[in-house]
Parts: sequence; C-alpha cells; structure tokens
Amino acid sequence: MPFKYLKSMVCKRDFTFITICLVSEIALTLLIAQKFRLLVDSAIDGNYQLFYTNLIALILFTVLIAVCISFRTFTIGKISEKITYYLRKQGTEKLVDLPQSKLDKMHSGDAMSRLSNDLQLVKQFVENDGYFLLLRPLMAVAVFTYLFYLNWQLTLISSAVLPVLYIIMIQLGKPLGNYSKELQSELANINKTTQDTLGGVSVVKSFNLQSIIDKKYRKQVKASIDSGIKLDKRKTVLESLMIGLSFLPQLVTFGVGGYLAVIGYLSAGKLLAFINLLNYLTFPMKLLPGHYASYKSALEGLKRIQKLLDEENERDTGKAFEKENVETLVEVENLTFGYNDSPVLKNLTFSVKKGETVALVGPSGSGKSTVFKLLTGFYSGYYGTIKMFEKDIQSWKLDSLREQIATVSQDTYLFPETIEYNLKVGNEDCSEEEMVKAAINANAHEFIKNEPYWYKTMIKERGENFSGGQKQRLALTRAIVKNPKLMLLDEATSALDTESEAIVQNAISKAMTGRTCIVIAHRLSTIVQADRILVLNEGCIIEEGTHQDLLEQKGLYYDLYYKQFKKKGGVA
Ligand SMILES: Nc1ncnc2c1ncn2[C@@H]1O[C@H](COP(=O)(O)OP(=O)(O)OP(=O)(O)O)[C@@H](O)[C@H]1O
Repeated sequence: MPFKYLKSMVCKRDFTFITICLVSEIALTLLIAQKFRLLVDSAIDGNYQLFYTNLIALILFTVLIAVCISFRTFTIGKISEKITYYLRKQGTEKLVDLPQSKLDKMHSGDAMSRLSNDLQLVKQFVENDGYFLLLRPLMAVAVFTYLFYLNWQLTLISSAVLPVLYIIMIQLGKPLGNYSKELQSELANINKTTQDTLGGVSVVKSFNLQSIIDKKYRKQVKASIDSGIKLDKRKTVLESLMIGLSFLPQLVTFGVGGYLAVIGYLSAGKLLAFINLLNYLTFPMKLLPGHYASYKSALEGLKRIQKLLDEENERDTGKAFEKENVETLVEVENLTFGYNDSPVLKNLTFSVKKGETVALVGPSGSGKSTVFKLLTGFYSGYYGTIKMFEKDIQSWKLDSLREQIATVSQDTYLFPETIEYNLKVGNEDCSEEEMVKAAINANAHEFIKNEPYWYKTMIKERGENFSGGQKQRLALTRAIVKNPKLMLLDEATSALDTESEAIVQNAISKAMTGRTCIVIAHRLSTIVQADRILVLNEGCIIEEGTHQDLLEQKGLYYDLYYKQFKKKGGVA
C-alpha cells in the first residue's frame, strides 16, 4: 500500500485542518449561493431589509471563503514540502542502508530517477490535484442535494447526462496509469545513461564514443517522447471530450429553467442559483480527468519509490563487543563465497594475530578484494565462519565492527568537501596536530601544503584536482586518522607513474608499521617483510608462508615475484 508512507508523514493536525477547510469550502459555497438567491429574490420583491441582510451575509461569507482558500493553499503547500522532504530523506537513507548485494544490482541512475522524477510527480499531485480530487466530487454531491431541494425536476433533467459522462471518463482514464508507468521507466533509462556518461566522460571522449552515446540517448529520448505523447493524447481526448459534453447540462438548464421561470414556476433567484451552481456539477467533468491522471501518475511514482523504501536494509542486529586485549583479530575457517552461483572464494582458512602484517597476493580476479568485503561485513550468504576480534562476524553490530577497521581500497572516493573534512570523516574528534601527523606519515602533508588553503582546500567532484597518487595518499591519511584496530590496504599502485608509486608504497610501508594489517600487494617488494603471505589463485589459498618460504617453494609466488623482478630490471 503506497500511501502508508504518506500517512506517517502528514501530521494529524494538518489532516484535521485540511478536513475543516474542505467542509467549510463546501458549506460556504452553498451558503453564498443561498444568500445570492435570496438577494436577487428580495430585490425583485422590493424587500430592502432582507436585501441588505443578505448582502452583508454574502460579503461575510465571501471573505470567509477567501480566508479558507488561503489557509488551505498554505497547508497543502506545507504538506507537499513535508512529504517531499521525508520521501527524499528516507530514500537517501535507504540507499546508504541497503546491503551491498542489493546495491550491486541497482543502477544509480534508476535510484536517482525515483528520488527526482517520481518524487516530483507525487509533489505535483499533492500540490495541485489531491485536494481537488476529494473536493470536486464532494462539492458535486452537496450542490446536487441543494439543487434537488430547490427544484428536483430541473435538477434531475439537468444532470441526467452526468452519470454517462462519469462512465466515459473512468473508461477512457483507465490506461493512464500504465502510460505513466511506461513514461517514468523511460525517464529512468535516460537518467541511467546520463549518470553513466557523466561518470565516464573521459572514457567517452578518449574512445570517441559520443556518437554511440548520442544514438543511445536519441533512442531513449524518442521512447520517452513517444510515451509522453501517448499519455498526452489520451489526456487531451479525455479532457476535450469532457469539456464538450459538460455544456450539455448547461444547455438543458438554460432552456428548461428559463421556460420554468417565464411561466412563474421558478423564481429568478433560484434560476440564477441553478446557473451559478451548475458549474460545480460540470466542473468535475472538465477537471477530474486531469486530477485523476495526476493521481495515476503519482501512484505509479509512489509505487516505484515504495519499492526502493521496502527493500530490506543491511542488518542492524548484533552487539558492539569489547575489543581490547584481543589476540586474534581475524579468524577465517573454510570460507566459501560467490556473488552469484559460482564460488569466488573456496574453502579459505587463515588468521591474523594482533600486530601482524598479512599479505594477499594473486592474479587479478583471484578474490583478494572479495576477502576484504567479507571481513567488513559487506556480504552475507557465505559458507564457513568469519571471526572478527574473536567474535563471529554475524554477532557483531556492523557499524561497531566497521569502527574498528579502516579500508583503503582501489577506488579512492573523496567527498567534494575540504581536505580536512575528508581526512576526519572516520574520526571527527581527531585534533589538528594528529591529522597533520597522519598526513606526514602518509606522505601527503607536502602536497597539501602546496594547496592554496592547505587543509581547508576544497576537493572537486571525483577528486579531479588531485592526481591518482595524491588521492591514494589522502585515503591513506584518512585511514591513519581513524586509528583503527585493523587496517585493510589495497595497494593498487599499478596505475601510478614510477615516482608516485614509490611515494605511495613508502607511505603504505610507514602506515603499516606498528599496526595489524592485511595488505593486498600488487608490487611484491612491499611485502617482503610481511609476517605471512597468502597466495590466492582462483579463490583458493594455494601457498602460504614468508617471502623467503615462498621463494623456496618455487610456486606461483616465485613466478609472480620474478616476473616483476625482470620487468623492473632486477628490482621487484
Ligand atoms: N559485485 C560483484 N558482483 C559479481 N561478481 C563480482 C563482484 N565483485 C567481484 N566479482 C567477481 O569476483 C571475482 C573476484 O573479484 P575480486 O575483485 O575479489 O578479485 P581481485 O583478486 O581483488 O582482483 P584485482 O586484483 O583485479 O583487484 C572476479 O571474477 C570478479 O569478476
């Protein structure tokens, strides 16, 4: 039920207020018509006392209805802002709370579309249509009752055609929801492409992919225009038909009512009341299709948002354990895991003791980064056991567990904020002095000093104002500032030039000193000193030992080491 979210967002007071406005608007409309009728009849009868009493009442009710409409407009605006705020907030929070396995399957462009296009539809409906979708039919019923009381014969004759018009409207309006759903999904596709193009703009340029992207865009835009046109066509037919047909009751009223007035069966005041109020019976004919279409679109938008909000969160169960005096930080036993059906890690067993540096090496795709993701609780659904700080990872509260760990991954993400903000995200209480010390350790202080505002310098989107090596050193500083119990380092330096690589490697070596670390080593010279090296191949640990042990084994490690050794002209 998509409205369950809206219900929790609109407070009882606003809802009561809107209900009062709705009832008052209907009552005042009828009172104004009543006073107007009496005003005309008293003027014709020459009863001036009654005329002035009705005139004053008419002015008073008109002022009241104006006040009522102003309050109603203001409250609806407030409700619409509230709903937009809460849905956006819940949606954004949901994206952070989703398990990694769900995020892997979700396209960010699609998620954005739910929180922009779909949300806009809901906002538009609440602001412009929701209230009227209730008011117009209720007003029509009230007006019909009042007119029936004034002259039931004329009321029945004038409105005989109305039920037919309503049936036509409902029938023609039925496919609107599907058309709207189609349009929203086309718009989501465009969003996805925009996101992908922006994310990989340099690849698009360097591979001259503009024409391919253009073609894809054109196809998607055309599909969205086609869906939009289909929706508009249906709306136009519906609205024009209703406008045309809504004149029928007016014609009947003018003809029959005029005749009844001439023969003295109906007073002039009553006839004017009929002509005046008949609009409230025919207005819904003209306007309800639009409100109804907006309702259908908003409903589809809301369903898409709800689908996102209904996704199950990453678990927040578990405990924050005492982690002092723990000797074994990581203990993995018979770990088997796959993202899909085929296993990526097979039967892995290893442990990491306090103060140790354990290195993971192996060919690309052998599962090294997957080990990191499992140790930080990004994925569940594995076989075997993972103990972190001597407690099963399943019994850990994930955010408490992650507080103990700092990860420096291959793709360094920096927030478009100041350098200081980025360095302190994991430890806001860190002092200026500690932050600078960490930056010195990570070989980052030197280049930060050259920035115009030092630590207050803004980082551009995707860290564009820093080189790859500088970004890695900032990420390393961020990890050191966090002062974690366990450091997970993905030493991805292959994309850097020789000089940057040496600086980053030196920084990594310094960061590892005196800490418990697991390091994914691409450049094997960094891990010569590691306490243990685990060699992974196709998800299995095939060799294990110190650098010297593994060289003596003359297995995969030996091959990888000497391949790099030769490449570097004798230096691995
Ligand atoms: N989110 C994911 N969904 C599905 N498959 C994935 C996902 N992440 C990784 N894989 C697959 O799992 C396997 C292991 O990937 P992983 O990133 O752990 O390897 P790696 O040893 O760290 O590689 P590299 O050295 O190139 O970074 C690869 O075949 C990869 O395609």
